[in-house]
Amino acid sequence: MTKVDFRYATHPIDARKYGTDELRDHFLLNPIFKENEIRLTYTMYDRYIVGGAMPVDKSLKLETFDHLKANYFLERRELGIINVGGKGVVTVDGNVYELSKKEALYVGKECKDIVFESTDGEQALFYINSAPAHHKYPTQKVGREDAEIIELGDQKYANKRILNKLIVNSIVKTCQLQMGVTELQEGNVWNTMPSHTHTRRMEAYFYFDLEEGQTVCHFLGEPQHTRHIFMENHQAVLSPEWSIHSGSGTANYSFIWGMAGENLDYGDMDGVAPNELK
Ligand SMILES: O=C[C@H](O)[C@@H](O)CC(=O)C(=O)O
Ligand SMILES: [Zn+2]
Repeated sequence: MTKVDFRYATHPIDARKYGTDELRDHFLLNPIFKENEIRLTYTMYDRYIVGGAMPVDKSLKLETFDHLKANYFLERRELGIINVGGKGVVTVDGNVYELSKKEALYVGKECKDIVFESTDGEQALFYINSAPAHHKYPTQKVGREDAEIIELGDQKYANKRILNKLIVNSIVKTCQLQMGVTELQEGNVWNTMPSHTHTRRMEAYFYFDLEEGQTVCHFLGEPQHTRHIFMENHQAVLSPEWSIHSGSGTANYSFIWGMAGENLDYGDMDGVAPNELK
């Protein structure tokens, strides 16, 4: 069963007027994981789709839906999957890909049959991002050992973290999609600080491995007009191309970043120094 939600894009001047409820209605996504369901949100930010598949006691097939007006999901799209749960497999046109926690799979345009399954009595949790694609690139798994790792931040600034680039153009050929996992080290809470924007690309964050009872305060908005949304574990939030996307937790945590837009240049960011934020 595939459930689909829809979000329009917001103008930055409009967002300045949003209160708590409007901020959450427009940018915070509905629960990503529901037992035996595929849940997706079709957004008007670069027509990016964000969602999750949680196969419990049956396999789940990725189906096309109204907004796509396509014969099958990947007719004009590409797909990125990162498992944030126990062991699972994704079968793409009969080819089986085993994904352990924090492993990724890129699925290229025109693949027709995509099926998610949990294995070994474990509960897989497949986080999904998808963007329009105009070229067919090969499907490819990116295991933990294939990741491109960058150590960022400093304990002194409580932002020491390990960034794992998974679906990026130095590892996998994609049309638009870029995805990876950033892990905050214990005692460190700030992600993406200093902040940045990238008008060339939208972005979505998905928070996980956050201790029960804790929260991440996610910051968004134009750098000089910021707002915040308190996030729970396993929630995702949209970042328009004009918005910063940073967070500070009451504990450490991990998150998946995913983006699409004008270019595939991960380093193309317009930095904002901490003391320039308002
Ligand atoms: O455009 C890139 C993204 O915002 C993230 O990769 C940033 C991030 O994971 C971090 O600094 O911790
Ligand atoms: Zn970014």
